[in-house]
Amino acid sequence: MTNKLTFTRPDDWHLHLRDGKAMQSVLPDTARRFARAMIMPNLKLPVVTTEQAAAYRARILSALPQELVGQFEPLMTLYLTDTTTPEEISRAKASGIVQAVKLYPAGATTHSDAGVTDIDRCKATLAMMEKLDMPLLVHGEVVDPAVDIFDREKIFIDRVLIPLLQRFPGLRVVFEHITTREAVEFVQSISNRIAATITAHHLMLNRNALFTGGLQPHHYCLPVLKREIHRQALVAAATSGHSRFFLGTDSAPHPLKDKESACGCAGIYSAHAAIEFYAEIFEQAGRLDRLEAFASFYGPDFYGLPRNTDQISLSKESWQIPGEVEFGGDRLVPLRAGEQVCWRL
Ligand SMILES: NC(=O)N[C@@H](CC(=O)O)C(=O)O
Ligand SMILES: [Zn+2]
Ligand SMILES: [Zn+2]
Repeated sequence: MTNKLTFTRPDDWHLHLRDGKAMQSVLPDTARRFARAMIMPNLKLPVVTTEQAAAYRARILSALPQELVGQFEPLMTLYLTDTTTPEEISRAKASGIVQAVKLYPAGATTHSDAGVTDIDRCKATLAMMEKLDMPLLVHGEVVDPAVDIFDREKIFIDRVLIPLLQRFPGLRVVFEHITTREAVEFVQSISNRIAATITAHHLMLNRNALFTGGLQPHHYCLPVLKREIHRQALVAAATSGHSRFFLGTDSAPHPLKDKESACGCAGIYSAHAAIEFYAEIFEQAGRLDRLEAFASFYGPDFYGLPRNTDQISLSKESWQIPGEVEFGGDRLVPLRAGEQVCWRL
């Protein structure tokens, strides 16, 4: 049995840090574990320009606690809207700090109101991204209210993703937080230009977790948890050694009061034990030997960034996750609150 794991420091390729005091509360959890994170742009006022991305990046860096200064690099993204211009993409590319552009279909998820209403409106901008090799990150769900919520990812592949890839054959795409067998198979079926991130919660939980013992708002996220067959397909993909599946937590903190509400919002906080959760998943699959590549190699390889050179260590030692943590003056309930996790940083 393995009691200690030492491997190349990982990166988180999908992260929500929020802003202000809330960001200050959650940032150390990520920065202690990961060298870099792809920072999602869905702030209340979305990050739509390079200038805003640069300012947000500076706020993140100045929120780092003293002992983590110089240890963590935020990788910035722009929020694609119907009116994002090709010139903005050129500026983003030239800045060197913006790594990707994020597509939120309008209304698909938390803070997506400013998202794209019709992808056809973004043609010129997507063409510029293709030309400059600026990757497109997608929240891959259709918003058509006639489509069952459990099918929104699968339908997105046919209605949006396939036509998009055909129209822009050079555009590189990351299918974010995939949740279905269909998404796994789709990524496997396409060449090197498409990759996918997989969250810890979609690897650990199926949709029963939304209802065990009563309604569980802290297990509600988008895309919503799916059936067990899909969870198994995700575990198989993550632990397969396939280089186009890599780690992205989609850690998405919300105040307790917004989750435990008559209209609870979507998002699961997992940054407090992110790499520990992934270690558990890979261990249970008998594939701890493949954790490092999934967590630390395949992401930078896809983005054309250098792999990290320092290491982290986890030991086989159970610890209890707190029931709640401080969050910008509010409280937040982390994933697996009050229960044990068997690896410790
Ligand atoms: N995943 C979620 O359920 N929520 C995310 C948005 C997103 O990643 O879709 C959030 O920002 O809260
Ligand atoms: Zn999303
Ligand atoms: Zn997200």
